[in-house]
Amino acid sequence: MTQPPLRVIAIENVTLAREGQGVFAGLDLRLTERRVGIVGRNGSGKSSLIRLAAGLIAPQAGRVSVNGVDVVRDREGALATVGILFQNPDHQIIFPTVIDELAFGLEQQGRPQAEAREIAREMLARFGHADWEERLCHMLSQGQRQLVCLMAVLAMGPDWVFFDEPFNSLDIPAALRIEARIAELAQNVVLVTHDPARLGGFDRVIWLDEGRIVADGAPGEVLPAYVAEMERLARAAPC
Ligand SMILES: Nc1ncnc2c1ncn2[C@@H]1O[C@H](COP(=O)(O)OP(=O)(O)OP(=O)(O)O)[C@@H](O)[C@H]1O
Repeated sequence: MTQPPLRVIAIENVTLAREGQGVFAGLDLRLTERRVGIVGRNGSGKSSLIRLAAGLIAPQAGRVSVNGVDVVRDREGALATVGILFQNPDHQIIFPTVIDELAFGLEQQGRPQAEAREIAREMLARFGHADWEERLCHMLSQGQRQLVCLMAVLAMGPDWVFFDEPFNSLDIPAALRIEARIAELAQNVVLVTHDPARLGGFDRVIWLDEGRIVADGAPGEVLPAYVAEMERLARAAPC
């Protein structure tokens, strides 16, 4: 019996600088868990880490691969392996209508337009939003636009989906809905968040600070230490 291919993000001895500022120096990380959370203060490198793993930024040194795909050099392979949702769906959505937005990534993958639109329609139906096809993205709520981005990413069939603070600017029902959508995904998930409560059921949590891994383990070990440190910092420097 053939084994399914192993899902693994391999970050090997990576050095990254952005605009001349060092972010990572010799970072090594191997992720195989279904649910991985990333926490850390502003500027600690959380977004940079998932952008690296999505192949959107290239390290100055070292190697990044996902399921064996060199995501920086093999962009076609990366699109079929990794999907990323940015903090703000408006930085992701390009097209006026929902159907065009969903079909775009599929066309980028080389599918003919008619086939791309058919898959996009199937994705909308799967999410119970067949009626969104001709809806204008800018007329949807923030939570609905985020769902459009998620459907667009899932349509491309990635094994991994990365979320960068997906709960920002969402009201409580919208945040709970997107959390439930994330929970039911068959894909492996890497979730960047400032809210430790979202990561309780995760398999692994990584705490970053200034580009270094401060703690890496089960949520029950990492999160209490992280929260305690954030509270200590708040007491040490009141505003
Ligand atoms: N587009 C960019 N161009 C240049 N430097 C950047 C860019 N984005 C982030 N950086 C720098 O990279 C470093 C890490 O930032 P990053 O956004 O990865 O951190 P973060 O932990 O996601 O922060 P936040 O919680 O504020 O989103 C910071 O020094 C930041 O100034």
